[in-house]
Amino acid sequence: MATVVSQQAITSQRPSSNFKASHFLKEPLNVPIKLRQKQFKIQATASQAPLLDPVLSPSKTIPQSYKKKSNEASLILIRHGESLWNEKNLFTGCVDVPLTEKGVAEAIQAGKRISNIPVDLIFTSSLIRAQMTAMLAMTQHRCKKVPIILHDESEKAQTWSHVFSEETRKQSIPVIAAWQLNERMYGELQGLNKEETAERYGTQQVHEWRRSYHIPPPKGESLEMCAERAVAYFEDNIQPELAFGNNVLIAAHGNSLRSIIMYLDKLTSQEVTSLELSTGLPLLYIFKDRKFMRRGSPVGPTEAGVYAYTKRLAQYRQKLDETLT
Ligand SMILES: O=C(O)[C@@H](CO)OP(=O)(O)O
Repeated sequence: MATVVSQQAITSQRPSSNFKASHFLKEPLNVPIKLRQKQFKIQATASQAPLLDPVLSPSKTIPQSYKKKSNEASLILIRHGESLWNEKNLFTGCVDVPLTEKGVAEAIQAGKRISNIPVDLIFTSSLIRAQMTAMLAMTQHRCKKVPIILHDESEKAQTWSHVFSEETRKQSIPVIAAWQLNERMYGELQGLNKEETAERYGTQQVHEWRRSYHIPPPKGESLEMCAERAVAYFEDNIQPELAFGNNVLIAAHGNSLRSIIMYLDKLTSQEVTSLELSTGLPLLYIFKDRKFMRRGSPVGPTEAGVYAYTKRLAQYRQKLDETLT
């Protein structure tokens, strides 16, 4: 029989988040995970995760009694599949454009490539192209868990989307959508054709707007400004989960991911200018001993190399093979 977990049972374990829309505006960083805590955290032993205080680092916030799930975690980054504006070669930025059919296929292909790699938690931007990519990719995952977007737009949305079965919750993967992972805001370039813009302002100028670290496009964000919110979000909300041993998938955008990769790989502002990410390409990192180790892009679900990276990945895959065959 399904376990019914009452709202009271959940809130009795932690102070009420007193969620209000205005809190979202004031404290956008911590609301989504507070919500996840409310919806998904039942007890410290639940398989989904002990959830950390979202704003502070784990060392400051995890009570001593919490045992880490693992001292290693995988991190997968995926740039969204091709969007309708990528296809038209338009500057997109924060305009919320869906995937093309090719983008859908890329997301599914990315899902196949990561189908044997563990995912406990998904972060996406608030834009549909990243969310479609994450969801489509997860249709291919061999764990067959259901990704569920957590809604924090109102207290009602939070309460009304509550899951009352612990078993069902175990078969779910929380998806947290965060605007901080959105594409860099492209200012007055949004909606303009990239080629025509280069003809009008010059190739060099447009290249600087698109790839330099410090120079913002007109009324838009530079990569540096994008990094300020995307990397801060990563450090405050995602890294603590990895430190705890949760495996994370991030589906986001060319520039928000470039800024995160710059942080993970310790690239200089010069080096990042030549970093290009293809649509729908998954990249794997292992987080261990507080370090990120880049492990490239899994080529296919059966590629031996990926599973040789760590014992934990190999064991996870073996478990899937045993359970599913
Ligand atoms: O238009 C955009 O939002 C981005 C990503 O597609 O373009 P660029 O390659 O210039 O960063």
